[in-house]
Amino acid sequence: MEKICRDDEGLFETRRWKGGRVYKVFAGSVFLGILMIWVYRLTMILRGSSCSWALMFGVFGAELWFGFYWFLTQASRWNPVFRYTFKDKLSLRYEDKLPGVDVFVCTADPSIEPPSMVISTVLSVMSYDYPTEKLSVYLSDDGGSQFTFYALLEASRFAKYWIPFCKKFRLEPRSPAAYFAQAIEPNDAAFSAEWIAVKKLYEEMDNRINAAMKEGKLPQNIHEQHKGFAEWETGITAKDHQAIVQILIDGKDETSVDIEGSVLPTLVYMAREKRPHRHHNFKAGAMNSLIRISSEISNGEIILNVDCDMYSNNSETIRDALCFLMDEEKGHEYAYVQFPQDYDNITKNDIYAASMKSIREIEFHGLDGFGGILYIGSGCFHRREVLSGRHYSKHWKKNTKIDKPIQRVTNLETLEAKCKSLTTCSFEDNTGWGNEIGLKYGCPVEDVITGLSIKCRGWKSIYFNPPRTDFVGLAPMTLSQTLVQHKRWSEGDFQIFLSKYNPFLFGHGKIKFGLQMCYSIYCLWAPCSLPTLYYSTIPALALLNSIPLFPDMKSIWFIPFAYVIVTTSVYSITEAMWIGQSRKAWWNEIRIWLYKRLASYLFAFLDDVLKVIGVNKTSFIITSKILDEDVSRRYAKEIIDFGPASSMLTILSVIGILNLFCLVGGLKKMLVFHEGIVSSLFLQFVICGLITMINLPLYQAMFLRRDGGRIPVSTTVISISLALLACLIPLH
Ligand SMILES: O=c1ccn([C@@H]2O[C@H](COP(=O)(O)OP(=O)(O)O[C@H]3O[C@H](CO)[C@@H](O)[C@H](O)[C@H]3O)[C@@H](O)[C@H]2O)c(=O)[nH]1
Ligand SMILES: [Mn+2]
Repeated sequence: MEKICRDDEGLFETRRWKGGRVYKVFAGSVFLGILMIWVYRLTMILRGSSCSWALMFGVFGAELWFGFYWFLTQASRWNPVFRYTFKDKLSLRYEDKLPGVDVFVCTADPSIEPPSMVISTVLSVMSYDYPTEKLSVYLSDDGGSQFTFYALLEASRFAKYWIPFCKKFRLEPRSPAAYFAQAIEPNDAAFSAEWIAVKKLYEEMDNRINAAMKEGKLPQNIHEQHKGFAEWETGITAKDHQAIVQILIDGKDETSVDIEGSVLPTLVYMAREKRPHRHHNFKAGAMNSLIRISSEISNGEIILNVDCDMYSNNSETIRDALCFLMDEEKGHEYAYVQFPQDYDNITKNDIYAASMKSIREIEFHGLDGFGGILYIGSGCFHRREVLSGRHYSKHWKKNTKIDKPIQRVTNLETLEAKCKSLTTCSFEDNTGWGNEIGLKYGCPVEDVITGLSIKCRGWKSIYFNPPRTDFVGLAPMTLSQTLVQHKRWSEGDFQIFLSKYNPFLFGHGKIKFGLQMCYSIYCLWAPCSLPTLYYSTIPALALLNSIPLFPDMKSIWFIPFAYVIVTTSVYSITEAMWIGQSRKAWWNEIRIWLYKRLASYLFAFLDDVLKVIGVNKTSFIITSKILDEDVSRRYAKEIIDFGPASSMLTILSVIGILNLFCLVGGLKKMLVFHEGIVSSLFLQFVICGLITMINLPLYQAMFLRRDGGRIPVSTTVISISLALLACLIPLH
């Protein structure tokens, strides 16, 4: 790899991928193939092809889109860069001038985001290898739950043992749940004694929290142990309650120390005010409240945001991030540093393609090469000032000093009262919050749109993907959760495309064209549903009716089709192997690729269109972080969980059955009636055959399986009826 940044003085180094040239030649040849396909379609239309106009225009439209979209995706593979940090230089130069870091953890529902998981994440970020007096951790609880508060109180006590223990023995990872799940008892006698003691403390705490959750009741006398519980005495609910801010550990207080006498990081619980008639703007609303209260309490210059399941897997991450943000020459250009997200719960062959490895290992490096990866919500270090709306200017660096402690009221009660007043429902009325200040409102992907608007204010961002993953969370574990999550993402991304933040229009002149293209890859996920829907129904139906839609195998025009299909498939599997995916995982990814386009993206597209006309509102369906035993067992065995019945599942089933019927019908014509149609319908056999192969688990779930993850009988009946109906439509 080629170095493109000075390395002797800087705190980081950038390298560009050199193999790029070979790739560019290959991409050029594919592009030629696509052009020839388009030419073929045009000549067919001009010559007045044999099949109906509607069919011809349909395939041509789909192919125009696929070609155009393929062209966009090239931007993400054109210019990948890779970053390397020098943390020792950072310590040497800045150890006593390190900035304050405020970590924001968001949770929203204790029934699907268990408090014991949430506090493990909290403890992992409290134990960063970073001066504790400069570290503050804030938990936003949109569930407004006393169980989450109780768990955090437990965590604040356990932290006194956990943090010094982690630091003394240099443990990784520092989420107690993740650590004890994988660690084996050490041999060393001194270590072992302490290890057993801390493990016992952890397990007892975990049991207390889980028992309270299970019984739906807090331990007796707990109310006497902290004044905070008084907030719940009036019988508040998750959707209707006053603002709650409780400082559980005040880092400025010299008496809040761990068992070794070192200062503890500040720890704050916040549940912003919620009222039924007031919109709360989901995670973006929570983040903005956190920005405000933290500015009163610790005012860290750097803000790290993680989801409640995304624990820190590397205690040095803050230092890595600072190598970029504090670099003397380049640092002032960067608004944020985004780390990749990894998942603890991916099965061997990644049955729901949740790891999204090609995005993480390839595309995001490509975006970085064009000056800015997306902000993807979790695992991102921001500058407070930028998040609060600052525009980029070359002179900015010189105007700010690195450490500027805030003057803070010392009386905690007064401070908490002040913070509460900042998190009421009405605080943001007639202000720029949610618009030019803080995270943006009104979009289900608040992260992506906020990152884009920061970029359009002149800032760059960094993608840092070191060998040891920094953040590890939980990926969806059923098909319906996967589809719902992708619906939320593709709906939000396409909404950005339709809004004034359209990367091409809003980004024009502000960000590089390559980056505009890269953003559009994600922003245009939703409309990809339409051509995919066309391609997975019409060629099959035409096959059944013996109508050829593609050139005959013997025709010269067959070559570009074959070339594009074969080479892009070979490339795709090669890339998958290169980034360490198994062949099965690659095949699973293809299935999910298809399912996302036919279900998530299609519904996202429809919802966005309805939103434009004004009949639909933004929603945010939270991904569950727990599974019932039955579902877990299937997940571990990599058996797809299809149920329950839903319109998304119905679409997938109809298309699956339709292709099966058409393939059987087509084969029957060929074999029984000896029609010489193979060569003129060859590509349709291929498409239909592939879709059928992809759907083998779907047929199994319809006709063979008896477990709870099968496809409901009602869905099967409806799909078969609809598929039969479709087969009856005359296409001639
Ligand atoms: O009203 C809400 C809804 C969600 N959340 C939190 O937002 C986070 C993300 O929710 P999750 O259901 O886990 O969604 P994911 O799809 O896994 O999240 C990704 O996509 C989201 C945008 O769609 C971003 O907000 C996330 O940061 C990003 O990790 C979780 O910590 C939730 O507790 C809130 O705080 N308030
Ligand atoms: Mn999540």
